[in-house]
Amino acid sequence: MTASKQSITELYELIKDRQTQPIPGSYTDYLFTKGLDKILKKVGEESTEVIVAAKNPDDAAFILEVADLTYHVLVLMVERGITLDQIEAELASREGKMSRLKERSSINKY
Ligand SMILES: N=c1c2ncn([C@@H]3O[C@H](COP(=O)(O)OP(=O)(O)OP(=O)(O)O)[C@@H](O)[C@H]3O)c2ncn1[C@@H]1O[C@H](COP(=O)(O)O)[C@@H](O)[C@H]1O
Repeated sequence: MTASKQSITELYELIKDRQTQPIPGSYTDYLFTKGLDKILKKVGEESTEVIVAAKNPDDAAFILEVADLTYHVLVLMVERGITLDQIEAELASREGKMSRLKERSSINKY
């Protein structure tokens, strides 16, 4: 049996739906109702939990914390009106830049 998965894009879209069509009692709705400062506080807490879990050999606990942080960062992106496309475009723009930088630094070494 293969484990079911939720893609980052699916989760982002679901979070966006919660913002436009709030479901009372939903945790995501609770975060949007509380606003940016609450979301930032959660991102801070979850980041710390990832750091702590990364120092522990328990992979399951680390995965859980990374998933929590991912969810809260996606909520933050939706709150700020930033799309996954914009992040992907930023990452893509680095691809060329990074390999050019690497090439340059290896040229400078010799
Ligand atoms: N992926 C998540 C997800 N990850 C973490 N969390 C919630 O994040 C909270 C983090 O736990 P904490 O103990 O740190 O926080 P807390 O004490 O519950 O709350 P605070 O008072 O600290 O805000 C928990 O309540 C989790 O349920 C999530 N809540 C929702 N989702 C997904 O978001 C989508 C929309 O779900 P709803 O929010 O239920 O509409 C669905 O796909 C859900 O699976």
